[in-house]
Amino acid sequence: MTTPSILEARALKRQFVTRKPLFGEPTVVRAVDGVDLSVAEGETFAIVGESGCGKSTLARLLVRLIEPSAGQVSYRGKDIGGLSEADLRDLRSEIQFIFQDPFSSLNPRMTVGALIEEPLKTHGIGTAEERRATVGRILTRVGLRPEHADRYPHEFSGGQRQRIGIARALVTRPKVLIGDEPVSALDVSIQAQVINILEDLKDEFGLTMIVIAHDLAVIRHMSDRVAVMYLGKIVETGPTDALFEAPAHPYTEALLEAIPIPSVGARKARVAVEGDPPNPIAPPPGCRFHTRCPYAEARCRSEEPPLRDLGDGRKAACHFTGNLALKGIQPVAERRSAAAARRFDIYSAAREGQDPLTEQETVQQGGNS
Ligand SMILES: Nc1ncnc2c1ncn2[C@@H]1O[C@H](COP(=O)(O)OP(=O)(O)OP(=O)(O)O)[C@@H](O)[C@H]1O
Repeated sequence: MTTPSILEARALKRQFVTRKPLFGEPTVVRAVDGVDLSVAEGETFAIVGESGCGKSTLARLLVRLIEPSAGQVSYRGKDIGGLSEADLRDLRSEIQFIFQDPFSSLNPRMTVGALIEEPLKTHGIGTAEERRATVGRILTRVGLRPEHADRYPHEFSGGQRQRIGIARALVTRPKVLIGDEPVSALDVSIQAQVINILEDLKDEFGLTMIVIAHDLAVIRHMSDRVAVMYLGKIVETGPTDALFEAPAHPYTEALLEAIPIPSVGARKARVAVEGDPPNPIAPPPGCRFHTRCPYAEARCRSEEPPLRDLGDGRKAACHFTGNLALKGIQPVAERRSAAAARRFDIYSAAREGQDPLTEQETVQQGGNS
C-alpha cells in the first residue's frame, strides 16, 4: 500500500518579471519552470540545489505565499488555488515555516513568550491562560525553559533562537513543517542538536517535513526522499539512500562530490560545483546542465531530457541515466572523501547522544553553544 500524498504540485511554474529603470527591457526569470512533485504524509522530503535554483520559490508556492504563473498545488487532494481567504488561513495554520536566520524572522521588540503566542492568537486558539501554559510547554519541548518566555530574542544564541523559531512554528500543531535552510546559519555542532530536535518533534507531532537545503550532509541525515533542482527544474528525485549511493544525474553526482569539509570555515560553507550556474534569464538550450556536465554530448546541447521514471521511486532527467556506468564513471560512494565521511559521522554521533566533535574540532569551532 502506498502512503497517501499530502502535498502535490503539477506542472508548477513561477516567473518573475523585472524591468530596468526607465525604458529598460523587461527580463523574465523562470524561477520554477514546470515542477511535478508529491510529498507523502509523514515523510521528510528534501529539496536541494545551488543558490538561485528556485528552492525557496517552490516552497512558497506550495503554501500559496506567492501565486503560481501556471500549474497547480493540492493539499490533501484539494486545489489550494481555489481556497477562500478563510480556508487559506486554516491552511496556513496546518503548514508552518521555519527560516534560515531565526533572528531576522523574529521581531526583536517582542518577548519570546509573545512571539510564540502570536500564532495561537491569530488563529483564536485558547484563553490567555491556556495560551501561556501552551507556550511554557512548547518551550520545554524544544529544550528551553518556561521562564525564557519573558526574555527577548537578542538574549539567546543562534541555536537557541532557532529553537524559538521551531516552538513558534509548532505551537499551532501544524501537519506540515517547511524548513528553508533551517540549520545552515548555525555551527556544525549546533546544527546536529537542532536536527535532533526536529526529528524528535516530527515523530511526536506526526509531522510531514519539507526541508530546503544546499548541504547534502544535512539532507542525508534528515530526509526520506530528495528532489534535486537545477535552474527551476527537478533533475533527479528518489529515496535518499538510493540517490546518495548511486546518483542517476551528473548534477547530483557533482553536488555529492562538493560536500563541504567540517572545519571552522565549514560554518557557512556553500556547495561548490565546478563552474558557475548559467544566467537563469537565459538558460542554455537542450539539457540545462550541459554547460557544466563532464559527460555532455551533441544531443545534450539541443535536446532537453525529460524526467524519466527509473523504477523504485526514482526519476532523472539525463539522456544517459542508467548508462553513466557505461561511460566509465565510478559510483560516488566509492570516491567520497574522508573529510565528507567525517561530516556524516558528526551527525550520526550527535543522533546517538554522543558528543559529536573531537577535542580538536571543538577547539576549531570555538567551543560555541
Ligand atoms: N521576488 C523576486 N523578483 C525577481 N526575481 C526573483 C524573486 N524571487 C526570486 N527571484 C529569482 O528567482 C530565482 C530563484 O530564486 P530562489 O530564491 O527561489 O532560489 P533558491 O534556490 O531558494 O536560492 P537561495 O538558496 O539563494 O535562497 C533566482 O534567480 C532569483 O533571483
